[in-house]
Amino acid sequence: MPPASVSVKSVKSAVLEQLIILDFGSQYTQLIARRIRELHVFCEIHPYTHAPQLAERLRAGDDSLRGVILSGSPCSVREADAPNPDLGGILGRVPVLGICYGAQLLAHQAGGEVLPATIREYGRARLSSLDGESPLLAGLHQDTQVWMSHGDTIKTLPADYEVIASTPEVAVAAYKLPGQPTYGIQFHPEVTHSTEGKQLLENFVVGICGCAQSWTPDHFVDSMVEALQNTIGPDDQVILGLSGGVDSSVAALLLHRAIGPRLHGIFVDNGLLRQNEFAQVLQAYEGLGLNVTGVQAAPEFYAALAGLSDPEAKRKAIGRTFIEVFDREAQKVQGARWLAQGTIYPDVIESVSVKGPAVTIKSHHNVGGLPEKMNLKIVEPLRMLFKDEVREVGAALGLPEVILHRHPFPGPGLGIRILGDITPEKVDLLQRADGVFISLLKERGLYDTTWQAGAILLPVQSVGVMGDERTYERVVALRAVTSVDGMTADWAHLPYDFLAEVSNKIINQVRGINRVVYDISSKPPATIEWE
Ligand SMILES: Nc1ncnc2c1ncn2[C@@H]1O[C@H](COP(=O)(O)OP(=O)(O)OP(=O)(O)O)[C@@H](O)[C@H]1O
Ligand SMILES: O=c1[nH]c(=O)c2[nH+]cn([C@@H]3O[C@H](COP(=O)(O)O)[C@@H](O)[C@H]3O)c2[nH]1
Ligand SMILES: NC(=O)CC[C@H](N)C(=O)O
Ligand SMILES: [Mg+2]
Repeated sequence: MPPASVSVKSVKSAVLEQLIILDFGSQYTQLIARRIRELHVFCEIHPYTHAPQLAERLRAGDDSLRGVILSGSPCSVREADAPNPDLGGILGRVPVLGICYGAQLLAHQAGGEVLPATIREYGRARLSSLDGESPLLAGLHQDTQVWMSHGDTIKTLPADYEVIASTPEVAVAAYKLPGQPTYGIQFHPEVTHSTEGKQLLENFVVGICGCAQSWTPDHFVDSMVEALQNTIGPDDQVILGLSGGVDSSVAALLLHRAIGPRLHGIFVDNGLLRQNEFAQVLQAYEGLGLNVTGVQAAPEFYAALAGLSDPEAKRKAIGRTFIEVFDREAQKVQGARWLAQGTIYPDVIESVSVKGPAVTIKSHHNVGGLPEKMNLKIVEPLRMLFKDEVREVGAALGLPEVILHRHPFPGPGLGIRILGDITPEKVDLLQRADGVFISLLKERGLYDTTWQAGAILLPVQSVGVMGDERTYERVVALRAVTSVDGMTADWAHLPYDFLAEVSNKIINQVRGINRVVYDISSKPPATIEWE
């Protein structure tokens, strides 16, 4: 049985209005979604192959769908196998905005000419001949700066299409279709370098699509609680993988509000947690009224990991073992039908590829690691949210600060911070080094200004000298980053004195480590975790 996801289907019925972005694989697609949610309008990203489903919804009179955005793409409309969905059932029925590839596609499908540009345009440009009367461009200034990223250009528009803005390099920088609220723009309003891009998106979403901007964290809570109540049967019991992290804790409070004591939280000690984490997390949940069971399962995880050193193989082994533990615990609960998880949007984006678009970066254990055959159906109420949005929802639900501002910690835990194979001895070594780093961050007031931090055990040994004796021991890398949503991140510029203190303390206190290095890579091109 394929895992069913509650989030997408039922939110639709509970949310009054929404926008849909049809994704053609642009690196900026998620940014468009964020910008629209910042306008307090609910929005989802769907692969472009969903165009027929949208047409069907519109045909059936679904008036919650207020507008469609066509994203950019690494493809060229001139390639034979470029994405080319039939948009006939969408155009004219609901406002449409094509961005870059989306704009080129609309022109190309209607007989316009898209050619390789003589000058490829990447970076800043200025809009001239801007039609101030156009509702899409209302409030934008002549010469406003926009961000371009294209190699093709729209040479000729279909007859009747009207140019509403140009740049010195590109005659067709923005255009409108005759007699319907469909627009194409060559530039990217979603990036902050398009200085009035947010205004343009607001013009589209509010002015043209007529969205009411009612989507707030409180609104999300209400509609999701209702959706959960409608989806989960009145006698169904739900098992929730609870980790002490923000995502699963917010999911727990949402589900608890929806179904009360029929929610059973399971916190698994997979032997890959941080120092003292098992006890601390169980304690943090006390007083929240949740029903939480701690399960000790370290030996099972170590057995599943034995001999594995490839990062993806380790993730999958951990994901599978989690499910085995959840399945077993579920059998102790009569009527258990559902497995809830705190999966959030970046977990999904990085793990699945929507055919052509975004490539798989790493299969987060809770997405790509799920086995094909499972006894429980999956419910993931946060599957469409970014981390900072999850925190906002958590605050609206009254989640205590200690959990709300906890650094993210990956489900596979230290299993993906020990490069290579996993043994209990290595886990113990890393727990102690990580413990020193995290407690000093807290003591020196640097924990809250850092988005995520941890230590990584490297599979190398290096020579040192301690008390006149030669040592040949392990190396630990410290990783600390600043970020908004984990999608991009910069290495945290921690003070040198602080780094010196951490290094000293780790080398002096953790026998087996004689060298500490600091990771100064940003994401991209690196990722936050090393595996
Ligand atoms: N030790 C664990 N026991 C039970 N479930 C877990 C455990 N670790 C992770 N999970 C499940 O996997 C999901 C994904 O883990 P992930 O680390 O991305 O989220 P989180 O732990 O809830 O939040 P954060 O990203 O802030 O750490 C969790 O939401 C939870 O459902
Ligand atoms: O639950 C998880 N299962 C995983 O397999 C996984 N891999 C990375 N992460 C977390 O995701 C965020 C982004 O990490 P990366 O830059 O390494 O992809 C960071 O917060 C990482 O800690 C994971 N979380
Ligand atoms: N950013 C985009 O959508 C680019 C579209 C197309 N690949 C081009 O180069 O023109
Ligand atoms: Mg976590």
